[in-house]
Amino acid sequence: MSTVGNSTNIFWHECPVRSVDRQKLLNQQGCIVWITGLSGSGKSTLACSLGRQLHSQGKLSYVLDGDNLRHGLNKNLGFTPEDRTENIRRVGEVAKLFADAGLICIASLISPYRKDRDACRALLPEKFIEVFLNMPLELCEGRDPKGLYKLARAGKIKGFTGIDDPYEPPLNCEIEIKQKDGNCPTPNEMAGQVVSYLEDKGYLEAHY
Ligand SMILES: Nc1ncnc2c1ncn2[C@@H]1O[C@H](COP(=O)(O)OS(=O)(=O)O)[C@@H](OP(=O)(O)O)[C@H]1O
Ligand SMILES: Nc1ncnc2c1ncn2[C@@H]1O[C@H](COP(=O)(O)OP(=O)(O)O)[C@@H](O)[C@H]1O
Repeated sequence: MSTVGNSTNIFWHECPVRSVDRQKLLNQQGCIVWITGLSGSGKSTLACSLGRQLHSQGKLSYVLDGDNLRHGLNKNLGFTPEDRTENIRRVGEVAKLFADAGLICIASLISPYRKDRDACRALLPEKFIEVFLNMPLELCEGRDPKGLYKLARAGKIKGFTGIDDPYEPPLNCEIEIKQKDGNCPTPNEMAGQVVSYLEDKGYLEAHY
């Protein structure tokens, strides 16, 4: 019996089917692929392309996209630092559950603050793969598919990441994706970089 946060007198209940059993069933290792980067850097594009490549290899993944989750689970949150922290905390916990279910969980959120990403890593340190989409602000702003940078520059959106709210780049990420000779890799190339990492580290097979 224990107290966790505001919950008192609670018990942990073990289930007979364990994570390792599910991983054998799926022939893969559950893990979290955490994609971080500026708005417009290509997080959702990479997440979808990665999901597609894994699917075509018979691997089960699920995408947790920041924008999408703000339509449901996180719809009571805004973009204050406190709300962003709570947003990332919740998604980290959900991602941990998906990984425990045996899935390759692909989380794509700006997740601008290092301490929040590190807190998610601490939830599953051996199975957390941080992918930094390191695209320059000028590229992201030039893309501006939703017109949000334009609104932020005009002062119509306050606290926009990269404009008047900070983005703290990772210091020790597992994968960094950046431009080569001034060109951004294609979505397939970006996803391929992540798939190669997952293959090399043995995530795409069961461990007996
Ligand atoms: N103030 C501000 N700053 C940054 N982004 C903003 C803001 N307001 C709205 N949006 C839109 O919200 C999307 C980011 O949501 P996230 O949940 O990924 O953000 S965060 O991780 O909590 O910082 C982000 O989506 P992406 O462009 O896909 O990153 C924006 O469309
Ligand atoms: N590798 C890429 N090469 C060219 N265009 C891209 C690439 N990745 C994303 N884009 C384009 O950039 C824009 C922003 O991508 P998106 O995935 O929505 O970014 P984010 O989720 O980080 O906001 C979209 O119009 C998308 O088609």
